Amino acid sequence: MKSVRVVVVGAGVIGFSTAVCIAEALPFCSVTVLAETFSPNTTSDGAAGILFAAEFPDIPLERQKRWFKDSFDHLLAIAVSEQSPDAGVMLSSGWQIFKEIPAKKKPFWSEFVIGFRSMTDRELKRFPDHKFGQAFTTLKCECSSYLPWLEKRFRKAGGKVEQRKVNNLQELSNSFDIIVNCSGLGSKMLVGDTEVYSVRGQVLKVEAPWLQHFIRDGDGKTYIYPGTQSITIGGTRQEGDWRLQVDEGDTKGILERCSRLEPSLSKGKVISTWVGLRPSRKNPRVEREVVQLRSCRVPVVHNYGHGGWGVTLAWGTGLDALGLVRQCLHEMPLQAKL
Ligand SMILES: Cc1cc2nc3c(=O)[nH]c(=O)nc-3n(C[C@H](O)[C@H](O)[C@H](O)COP(=O)(O)OP(=O)(O)OC[C@H]3O[C@@H](n4cnc5c(N)ncnc54)[C@H](O)[C@@H]3O)c2cc1C
Ligand SMILES: O=C([O-])CC(=O)C(=O)O
Repeated sequence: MKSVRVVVVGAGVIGFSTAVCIAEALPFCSVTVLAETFSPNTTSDGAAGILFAAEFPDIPLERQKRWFKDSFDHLLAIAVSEQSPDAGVMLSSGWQIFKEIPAKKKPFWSEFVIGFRSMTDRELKRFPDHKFGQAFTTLKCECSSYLPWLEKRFRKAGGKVEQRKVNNLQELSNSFDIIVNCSGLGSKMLVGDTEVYSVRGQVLKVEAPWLQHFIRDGDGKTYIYPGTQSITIGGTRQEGDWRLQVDEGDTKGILERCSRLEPSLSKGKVISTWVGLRPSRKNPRVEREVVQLRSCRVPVVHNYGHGGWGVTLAWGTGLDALGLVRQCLHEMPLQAKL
């Protein structure tokens, strides 16, 4: 019998990755994913889903490396298997280019992607405004396919799902023994975190099947990512902006900037425009605490605040959250575990 009841709040890429990690590793736990929105209506669904990351200032680099490597290895195994089209995970090669030479020419994740190297002068010639570039093969994980695929895997491991908004953690204290908070921006309200904020991002989907390589400006505001069905081009990074509606000025700016890097985009057909709010924080919160909820003390594991890198870090931080759930189990009274 499954005796420990775990609830994961959130059905984005962080929630479902974490839920799968827990349900598969701890078969004596009953795991429920509870969320207000599910695919295709989460932030994760619209993310370009490319794997690379910026460095967080206060998380030990070794931990960030582990998050990246665990995610990369997990998704690479899917990308080279027959599951690749169902899961929406593929290899993706291209260039990140810089107008000024960056302080660190090799990011912390360069050893985990495939074939990382500096671009040659010959390769850089087509980008006359840029002085430096990196060429590598990484992965692209399209959450509109990956989330349904993960949900299937979760249900296969015995997981349950329920759609509803959680107004406060007290609501969960009678029905669950451990709460795992993967509510992204929702953590502002749910756990009163004043450090979590929105960074608005707008992207366009374009039909341009002749484009095969990604191009990203190192400033993070202009990128072109070929995918399975279309090309995602972007973007914007508007801090503290909570607008979900499309901004026509942003659309124009994205088309102009991306066409400067890839002139043939002017022949592409815009299929759709999408806005998402990155659940941002100075550092993601992957930690546990014990919270007093009415008369009970309930262990809570947090896993949110991944900003623009949630797809990249989901599996790695999901495994860390699993480790934190294990620690909660060790500290629980014996009768709850039987
Ligand atoms: C334009 C854009 C492009 C991006 N591109 C990339 C990329 O290329 N690579 C990359 O790694 N990342 C990218 N990201 C970032 C990525 O999308 C996020 O980091 C990631 O989606 C965060 O996942 P999440 O599960 O934390 O949040 P979400 O996907 O927002 O999921 C949060 C979940 O919590 C639920 N929830 C919240 N509050 C409550 C509540 N009170 N009760 C019940 N449920 C609740 C929601 O309903 C939802 O199910 C991009 C983001 C944007 C906007
Ligand atoms: O920055 C990128 O290249 C894509 C991304 O993660 C984002 O827009 O958040």
